[in-house]
Amino acid sequence: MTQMKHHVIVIGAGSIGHRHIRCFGDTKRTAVSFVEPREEIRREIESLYPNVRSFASLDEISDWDQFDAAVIATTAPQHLTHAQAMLERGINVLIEKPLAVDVAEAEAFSRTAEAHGKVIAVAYVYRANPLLVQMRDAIRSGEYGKPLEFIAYGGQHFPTYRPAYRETYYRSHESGGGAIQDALTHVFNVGQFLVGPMEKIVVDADHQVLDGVEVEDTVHALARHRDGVMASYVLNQHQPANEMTMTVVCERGQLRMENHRERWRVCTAPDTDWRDFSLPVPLLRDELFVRQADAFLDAIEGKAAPLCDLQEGLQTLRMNVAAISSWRGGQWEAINHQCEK
Ligand SMILES: NC(=O)C1=CN([C@@H]2O[C@H](COP(=O)(O)OP(=O)(O)OC[C@H]3O[C@@H](n4cnc5c(N)ncnc54)[C@H](OP(=O)(O)O)[C@@H]3O)[C@@H](O)[C@H]2O)C=CC1
Ligand SMILES: O=C1CO[C@H](CO)[C@@H](O)[C@@H]1O
Repeated sequence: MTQMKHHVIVIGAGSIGHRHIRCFGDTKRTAVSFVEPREEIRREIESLYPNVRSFASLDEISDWDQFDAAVIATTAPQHLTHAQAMLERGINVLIEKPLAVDVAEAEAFSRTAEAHGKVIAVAYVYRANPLLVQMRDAIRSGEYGKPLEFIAYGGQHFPTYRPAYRETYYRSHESGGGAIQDALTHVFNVGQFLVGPMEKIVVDADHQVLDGVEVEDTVHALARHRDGVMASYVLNQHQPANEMTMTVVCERGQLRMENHRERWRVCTAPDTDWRDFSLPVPLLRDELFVRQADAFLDAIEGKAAPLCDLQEGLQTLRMNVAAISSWRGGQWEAINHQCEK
């Protein structure tokens, strides 16, 4: 194996951990090792990627100095414990979404974590999409005036993409599951990215279709973001079409990201055509995750800020928790936004 500049340890090689192992490897910038308790999974992954080494537990690792990066890909209630353990060993961390399930616990973590002086990023992977970044730059240029509304609508047939969902963390809120914490959280994070932090939210949600679980699979939310931006979020996990459309209506134009069509578009006058922006070559299946990995390594090298830093990830967690609480209580929930981004 050629000597690499970085060595990343992926903690948890389940569905997303496996993907991180492959995608960090694809950057060609880092050696990759992983920790996974299940022996059959360790064997399978090692046979697929011969340069990758596995451990059955953190305790099996004696030489921590070899690692400069860790991906925390265990389930949400374990994220902070594993991230803390890595920071104490001087290792930069990319933590899977959602940051955690409990705001107080995440706030306590945030009070001490940054003092380690390491990169702490949260893996909200939509931010690795160059089209979304282009659309945000267009909004920020001021050409279209102030944002007034954010409207997100989407869904997918979750059982098709995660047939084992009943046996995973998805089945309960406590383990990080349900549509709000698992899927809508990505869209909350994009709303925050495009129009700033959310200030209050009211939610209707229900379990409508998904067999074998009781958590919500359908969510409708109204919200207000900073500067009075009005927002609505609609998502389900049972419709046939896999799509996500996110529109920002500004004073002098309407900008729309269409994830499923790999384009964003803008319309500036009634009865005129949309102007479309897409990439010269469509994104490959793993490309967002490879870009996310590259961005994390860039942040470690001091070349760029993390795509989503700890404070932004914490802010999105506050939205998740406020959304669940609003749905349970049937009232608007205010969101304390200490993060200006
Ligand atoms: N960004 C994205 O697109 C996606 C993000 N995610 C997020 O990633 C996280 C993980 O999800 P997912 O991969 O689906 O979950 P899985 O349950 O598939 O994987 C979690 C893995 O962590 C392992 N694990 C548990 N405890 C430890 C430990 N102490 N040390 C090392 N490994 C451990 C589990 O092993 P065991 O089963 O033996 O407990 C399991 O293999 C969640 O927060 C989820 O929200 C998930 C999917 C997609
Ligand atoms: O983050 C993720 C990507 O979206 C999926 C839902 O559509 C989630 O299950 C997964 O955790």
